[in-house]
Amino acid sequence: MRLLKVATCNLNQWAMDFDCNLNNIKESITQAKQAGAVIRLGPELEITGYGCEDHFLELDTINHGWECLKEILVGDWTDGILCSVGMPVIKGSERYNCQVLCFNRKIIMIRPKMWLANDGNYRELRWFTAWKHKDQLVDFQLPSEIAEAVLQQSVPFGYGYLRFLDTAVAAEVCEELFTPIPPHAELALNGVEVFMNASGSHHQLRKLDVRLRAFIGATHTRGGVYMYSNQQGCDGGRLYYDGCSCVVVNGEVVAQGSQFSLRDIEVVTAQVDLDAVASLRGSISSFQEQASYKNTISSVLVPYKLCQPFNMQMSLSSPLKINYHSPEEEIAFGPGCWLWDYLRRSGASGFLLPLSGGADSSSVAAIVGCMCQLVVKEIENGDEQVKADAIRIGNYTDGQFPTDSKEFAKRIFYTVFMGSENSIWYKHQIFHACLLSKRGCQVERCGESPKRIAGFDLGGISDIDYSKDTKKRAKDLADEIGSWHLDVSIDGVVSALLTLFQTLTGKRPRYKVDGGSNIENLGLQNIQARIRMVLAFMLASLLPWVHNKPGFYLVLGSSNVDEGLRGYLTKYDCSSADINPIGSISKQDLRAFLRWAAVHLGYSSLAEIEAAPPTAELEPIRSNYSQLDEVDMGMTYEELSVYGRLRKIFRCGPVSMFKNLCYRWGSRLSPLEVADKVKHFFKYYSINRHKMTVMTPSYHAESYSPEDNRFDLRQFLYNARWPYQFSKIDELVKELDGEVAFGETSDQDRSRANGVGMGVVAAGSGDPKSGL
Ligand SMILES: Nc1ncnc2c1ncn2[C@@H]1O[C@H](COP(=O)(O)OP(=O)(O)OC[C@H]2O[C@@H]([n+]3cccc(C(=O)O)c3)[C@H](O)[C@@H]2O)[C@@H](O)[C@H]1O
Ligand SMILES: Nc1ncnc2c1ncn2[C@@H]1O[C@H](COP(=O)(O)OP(=O)(O)OP(=O)(O)O)[C@@H](O)[C@H]1O
Ligand SMILES: NC(=O)CC[C@H](N)C(=O)O
Repeated sequence: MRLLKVATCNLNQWAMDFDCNLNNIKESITQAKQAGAVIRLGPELEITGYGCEDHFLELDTINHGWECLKEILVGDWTDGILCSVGMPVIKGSERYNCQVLCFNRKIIMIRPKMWLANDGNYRELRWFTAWKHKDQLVDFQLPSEIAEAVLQQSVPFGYGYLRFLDTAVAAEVCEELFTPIPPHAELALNGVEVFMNASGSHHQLRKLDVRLRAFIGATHTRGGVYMYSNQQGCDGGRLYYDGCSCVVVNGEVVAQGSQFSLRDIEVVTAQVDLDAVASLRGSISSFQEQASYKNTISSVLVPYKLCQPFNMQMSLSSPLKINYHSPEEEIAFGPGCWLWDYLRRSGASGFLLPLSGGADSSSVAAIVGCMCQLVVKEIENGDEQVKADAIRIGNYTDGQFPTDSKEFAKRIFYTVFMGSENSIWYKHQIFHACLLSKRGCQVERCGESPKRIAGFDLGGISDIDYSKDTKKRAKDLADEIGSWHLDVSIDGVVSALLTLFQTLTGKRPRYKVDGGSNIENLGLQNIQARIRMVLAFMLASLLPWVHNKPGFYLVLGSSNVDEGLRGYLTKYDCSSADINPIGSISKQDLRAFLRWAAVHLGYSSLAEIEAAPPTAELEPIRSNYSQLDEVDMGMTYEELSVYGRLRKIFRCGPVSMFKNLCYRWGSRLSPLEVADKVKHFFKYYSINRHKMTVMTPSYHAESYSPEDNRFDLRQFLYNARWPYQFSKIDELVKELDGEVAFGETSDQDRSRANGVGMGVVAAGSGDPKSGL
């Protein structure tokens, strides 16, 4: 037996905070050594933080990286333990993203990344060059200060592996694993038994599975120990790096770290038998055959042993059942942890949320509640850093600290309901007022809640559904979470603005239901929406002063990904905030989250909130009219998710989206109806794209996010008539209708004809509501 103890880690690094990062690295090495590990792997670019972006272009960043590495090398950190440390390195005139492999106070090899991550949120080619000389290791002259400190002039640099006396170890850097021909394949044929993958990989809903399948696939058929290390937390941007450092042996996970956590350092260790790797490889004939004529990869001899022989002091890590979070848990914990990092690092004293009692802002409130629960739990677990941060943010004195999430929320979380005459609660009040005054009652603005008039004989109005009261829902939820809740009417401000406008122009706009034009109708809605934004920022900066608290509060936004995609929001309205934890989460996922959170976070009022139809409450409600999102948008949230996925994930323009949807929805809709839907979507998407340029920075969670700054880069001035594309669709509709005219008449037949006309009938393509 060759017993090996390895350690990998989740580190909560912060881009450009070298002190924070170095401390985390040192502490992780200490913990790895204490656990008896002889290999310690850290995340990609851990010294600088992965998300430095254009700071990588600054020489200071590179120099500080070397300074920190020097501090590690001159101490006893690397004594008896192989440490893989991630940092940027300049060689000649190129900058490389490197794993620096250190052992016994020396750098034994520098491994530059060969395949850079350059899609989606990643732009590594902007800052780094990919290493291309796969056939040789070259000599790298160390910067003179390092050379003097470690008494070493140069080090092998390039693609290769470390040959210890009893095993071979190699680095594979993040994206390299996901390439069509990953390095670990030929490294395995060269006898490498331990792979160290240093990663900077962000959370995306339902993505963990892809990652784990890659580790398992890498070692299942070719054997090996796969170590994975990742950053964890918000390192200064929209991404949440979701840890999940782990160790996989011959296709089985034997150690798995957390995916979401408030801890800064989590070391994950495993004890493995390398003979199990050799034995598996020896039993696969095809492996042996391919290994017998492999391309030889360069290596560096390290004249030390890492393994221990068979002994009963060391046990072996056994295969684990992989722990996957449900998407609902991912929504609670990912954004919850991201908010905590943002809060503690921004210097703010808490959050303020405009809480409408609708699904979106209630989701955000629940996520903040979840964050408070996590903080209390982590303090109970003995995390001193979380405790210190919570004491500072919550302004605790005299040795007090949070022990109850509701009490903590009261200190750090303001929620504000900002009702207008169009809020449903207001309608109820007026309704009551009318009925009561009809009965000769003196009514002065009817009171805050329906209970205040409960003493009257309400007769025919007892069937009013008070559960629709958004104001009450907001209050109930705030009580459950524990936030400091305020309730304010914005009508006075709206009316003041309208009076100002009337004085200026002599005209007063009216709602459509009152005979006004579309322009008047929109103008009136947008005044309310924007006043809420101004009020939110005012309260966030001044409420702490009112309550004798230090600092400022961050305003939370709560628009979801679908609204952004369709542009169903007012530019610079209450969706304009400091940060938004749900900006790239779909309405469908949020609704599922609300149902989950009602039970698992203990906020039962969310169940009722989830069940209510989404409404903007910006237009007056009349007996024959009530503003509903899906009616207003001309599409359902489910349809929006389908359009969003086709546009972004499947890269469909209008024409190919039309063709795809003909397959999907052909059994229910005619080609003309599909065409109308596609055109309607593209029209509004393009008219409103400019709004994405100013969307509040939000947590990245969804692969179909239209986020304009980093993820979904597009123009924002379109010809919203799409004349060329739409006429192509019209031609296709004509062709398809021609085929139907060939004798097919019933709806069912027509849809069959559509399928045949398009060449294939996709399985399960029926309902526009079925989603992708
Ligand atoms: N191509 C372009 N490039 C740059 N800017 C452009 C532009 N086209 C218009 N604009 C600007 O954008 C303005 C139009 O956008 P905007 O002011 O947002 O107004 P708009 O999109 O016309 O109206 C907002 C819509 O959002 C709905 N809504 C739904 C739910 C909630 C909320 C809410 O706020 O709570 C709102 C509301 O019912 C209404 O249908 C124009 O007046 C112009 O200033
Ligand atoms: N009455 C209100 N009180 C407080 N905030 C409000 C109110 N109405 C709207 N807002 C804020 O403005 C944001 C955008 O309003 P909108 O009507 O579009 O809500 P939404 O996106 O449907 O979200 P929700 O489901 O939270 O109502 C809301 O998420 C909320 O933060
Ligand atoms: N840093 C990287 O190389 C990222 C690679 C990969 N796309 C991921 O998300 O895991």
